[in-house]
Amino acid sequence: MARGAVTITPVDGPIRGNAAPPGSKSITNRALLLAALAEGTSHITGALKSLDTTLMARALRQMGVDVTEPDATTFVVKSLGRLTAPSEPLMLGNAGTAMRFLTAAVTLCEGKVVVDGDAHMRKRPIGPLVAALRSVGITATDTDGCPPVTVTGAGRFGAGRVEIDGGLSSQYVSALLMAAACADGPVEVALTGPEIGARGYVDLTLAAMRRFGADVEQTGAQAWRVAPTGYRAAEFAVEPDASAATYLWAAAALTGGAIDLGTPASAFTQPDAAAAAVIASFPHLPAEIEGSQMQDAIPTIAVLAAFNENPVRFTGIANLRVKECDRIRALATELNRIRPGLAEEQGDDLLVHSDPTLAGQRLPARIETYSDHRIAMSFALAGLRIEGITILDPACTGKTWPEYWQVLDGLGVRLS
Ligand SMILES: O=C(O)C1=C[C@@H](OP(=O)(O)O)[C@@H](O)[C@H](O)C1
Ligand SMILES: C=C(OP(=O)(O)O)C(=O)O
Repeated sequence: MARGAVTITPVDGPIRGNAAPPGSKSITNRALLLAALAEGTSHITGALKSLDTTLMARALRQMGVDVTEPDATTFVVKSLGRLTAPSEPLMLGNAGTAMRFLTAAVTLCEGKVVVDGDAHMRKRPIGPLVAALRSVGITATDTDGCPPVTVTGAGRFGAGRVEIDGGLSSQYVSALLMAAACADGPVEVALTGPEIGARGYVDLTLAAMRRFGADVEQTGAQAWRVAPTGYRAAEFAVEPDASAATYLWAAAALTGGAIDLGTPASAFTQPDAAAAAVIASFPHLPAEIEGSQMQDAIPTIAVLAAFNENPVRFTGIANLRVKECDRIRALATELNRIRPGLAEEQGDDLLVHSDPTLAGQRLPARIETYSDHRIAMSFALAGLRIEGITILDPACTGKTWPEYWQVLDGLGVRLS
């Protein structure tokens, strides 16, 4: 979308209709990488085509993998089952999955690989993953704990035990697990440090690995053993994106409407599907929402909370400070831009002082997105009930949902 800003006209009744979220970003980027590590031709259908998956596909092409796109939701990946060191750095924008997954996977190249991202990505921590790679004998350096990362691959992932602190990001754990199946012996991936947030993403990784032929078993509450099977090409169907679904669930809840997504909440395997039940309790959201297992849904629920009957405290969300932007700060700042005093940061908690009378008011606010797709998509929801909400930089939704504004338009939401 070329427009520099979009203003949402509040709806005058419940939103009803059909609207499907795009394919899952998390699953598409796992499938792309696993298909690239498999010898043969894989078909990935129902896939997300967005900036994050385009960056992953481009990086794989740079490493000699043939990735084609016969239609708007399919990737065909033809690979010899190995990656060759690219001549140029892999530039991964602000795609956390691509950045973390590839940092571990490029150890399978022979030679030096630079893995880098944009200015936002260069502030997102990757030190624990790089330290884990070093602990198994891989030459790898980061830049003050962040990208760019330089990895000198030896053409294989070392066998043995690798420990990882996934406290800052579960993506480190997923990255190691996926690369580990290409080692020359069994690898044990063991968690150290605190319990990881968003553990459901590790389950998503294990499921995708198994679909591409991996043999991985959980050996304890905090450890997995990955057999050195490599991967087999597969026919892989991606399910719709649960984080994207939260905007549709919330749009329906906030307007008293009903949107048929074509997929029931119970059919999603992604962690953010847990948000469906929380959103369904609106306008009686719980007084405390522990967000560690549905982190990407928190911006959606926080905006919804502004219209709730009672205040909501969000806990367990410290990791939101190291996402595309500091989402705790961004949510508090932008909610307060709509009406001062609406939200506050308390340590790493976010407290939203709800006010059901916000609906129907005119409260002009130009919402800063911090280049974060979820800030843009979630604050658009406020515009369904409040007059005067303008989202700056609406194109940033292209990271995971380029068609977001068209989908709202298709549901009868007026945008100008
Ligand atoms: O593994 C994944 O696909 C993801 C894991 C989560 O990140 P962290 O593991 O960094 O919390 C989530 O926020 C991100 O959007 C996708
Ligand atoms: C945190 C997110 O993305 P990533 O970590 O994959 O950049 C997200 O999509 O909300």
